[in-house]
Amino acid sequence: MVSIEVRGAYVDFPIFDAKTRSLKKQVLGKVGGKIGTEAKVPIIEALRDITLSLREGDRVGLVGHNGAGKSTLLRLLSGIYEPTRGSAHVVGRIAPVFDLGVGLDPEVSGHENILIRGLFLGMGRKQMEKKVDDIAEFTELGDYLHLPLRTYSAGMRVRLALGVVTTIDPEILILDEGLGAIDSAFLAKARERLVDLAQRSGLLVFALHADELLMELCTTALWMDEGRIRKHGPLSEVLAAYKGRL
Ligand SMILES: Nc1ncnc2c1ncn2[C@@H]1O[C@H](COP(=O)(O)OP(=O)(O)OP(=O)(O)O)[C@@H](O)[C@H]1O
Repeated sequence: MVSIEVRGAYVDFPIFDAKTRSLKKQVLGKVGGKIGTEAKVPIIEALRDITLSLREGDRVGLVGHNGAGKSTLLRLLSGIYEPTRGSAHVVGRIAPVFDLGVGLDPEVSGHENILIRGLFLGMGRKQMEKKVDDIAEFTELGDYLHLPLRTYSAGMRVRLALGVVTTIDPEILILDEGLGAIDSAFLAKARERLVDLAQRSGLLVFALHADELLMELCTTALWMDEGRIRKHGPLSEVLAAYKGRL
C-alpha cells in the first residue's frame, strides 16, 4: 500500500553569497518564499510547517504563485531534499518527473533515450523493448529517432520524454510542469495518455499551471502560498479559493 506522510516539515535554503543588509532594505514582493534575515546568512524558507497525509488513489494537483514552494514540495516528496526540520516518509516506488526533457542523453539516439529513460523510471529492459514501437509512433518523430538527441528541438525532446512517461506503471508519480514546449495539437493528443497514466498511478502529485488538465487528472488540490499549505481539499473548491485570491 503506497502512502506519503509529511509531519511539520520545513525546507530552508541558506544563501551564503547574499548580502543581508541589502535584503533588509528590500520591500518583499508577492513572489517567492519568505526570506529570513535574522541569521548571519539569509535563508529562503521555501517550505514551512508542511503536514500532509496521502494514500493510494489520491490524485493531487498543486497550485500557487511563482515561488510558492510547489517544486520544492515535489522534491521533498521524491526524497531529493531532506526536510530541515520535521519528517517526510514515503512508502512505494516513486517515478519523479521534473523537467520532462532533462536527464536525456544528447549524444545517443532517440530510440536509445527511450530505453534509458524507461529504465530510469523503474521499468525493466524487456518491458521497455516491448513498448518502444508504441512510444516511437506516439512521438511522430519518424527518422529523427535514429539521430542523436542533440539534433532535436525543445518540443521534440518533450515529445519523446512524454511518450516514455505516459507508458510507465508508477506506484507514485510525481510530475512537475514541463509541457510548455510542445505544440497544442500534440498536447491534445497526449491528453488521453496522461489521463490513462493518472488513472493507473497508485498515487499522483502533479504541479501544473493549466487548470483544464488539473481538472482532468486530479481529484484534490493543494494550494501553496509562501511555503505553507493554504488550503487542501476538493479540486473545484481549492481552485475557486485560489482564483478568488488572485
Ligand atoms: N535551490 C534553491 N536555492 C535557493 N532557493 C531556492 C532553491 N529552490 C527554490 N528556492 C526558493 O524556494 C522558494 C520556492 O521555490 P519553488 O521552486 O518550490 O516554487 P514553485 O512554487 O515551484 O514556483 P514556480 O511556479 O515559479 O515554478 C522560492 O522562493 C525560491 O526562490
